[in-house]
Amino acid sequence: MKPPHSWRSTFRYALEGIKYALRTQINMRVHAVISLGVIAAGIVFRISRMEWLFILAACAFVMAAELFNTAVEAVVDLVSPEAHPLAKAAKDTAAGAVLLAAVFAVITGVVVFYEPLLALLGHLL
Ligand SMILES: Nc1ncnc2c1ncn2[C@@H]1O[C@H](COP(=O)(O)OP(=O)(O)OP(=O)(O)O)[C@@H](O)[C@H]1O
Repeated sequence: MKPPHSWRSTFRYALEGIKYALRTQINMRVHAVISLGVIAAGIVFRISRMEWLFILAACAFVMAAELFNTAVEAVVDLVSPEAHPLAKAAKDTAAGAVLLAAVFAVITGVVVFYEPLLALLGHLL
C-alpha cells in the first residue's frame, strides 16, 4: 500500500491542479479576473457581511465547477479520445454544471450590486 501523502504535498498537488486549469482553460482565467473585480467592487461599495458570504460563495462555486469541468475533460480525453456518446454526455453535463454556477453568480451579482451601482450612476449623471 502506498504511504499517505503529507498534508503539505496534498496542498501542493491541489495548487498544481488550480494552476493547470488557469494555464489551459481561458474560462478559468475569465472567472478568476471577474472574481477579483467583484471582490474589489465589494470592498469599494462596503457590502454587508451576508452579501460577502453570497459573493464569495458564488465565486467559489463557479471556479470549483470549472475545476471539476477541467478534470472531467482531461479524463474523457484520456479514456475516449475518439467520439463516443458517453464522452459527449460527460463533457456536456460537466459544462452544464459550470453554466448553472455562472447563472447563480450573475443573479447574486445583480442582487448585491444593483442598488449601489444605481446610486453611483445617480451621482455621476
Ligand atoms: N470524445 C468525444 N465524444 C463525443 N463528443 C465529444 C467528445 N469530445 C468532445 N465532444 C463534444 O464537443 C464539445 C466540446 O468539447 P471540448 O473537449 O472542445 O470541450 P470544451 O468545453 O470546448 O473544452 P475546452 O475548454 O478544452 O475548449 C463537448 O461538450 C462535447 O459535446
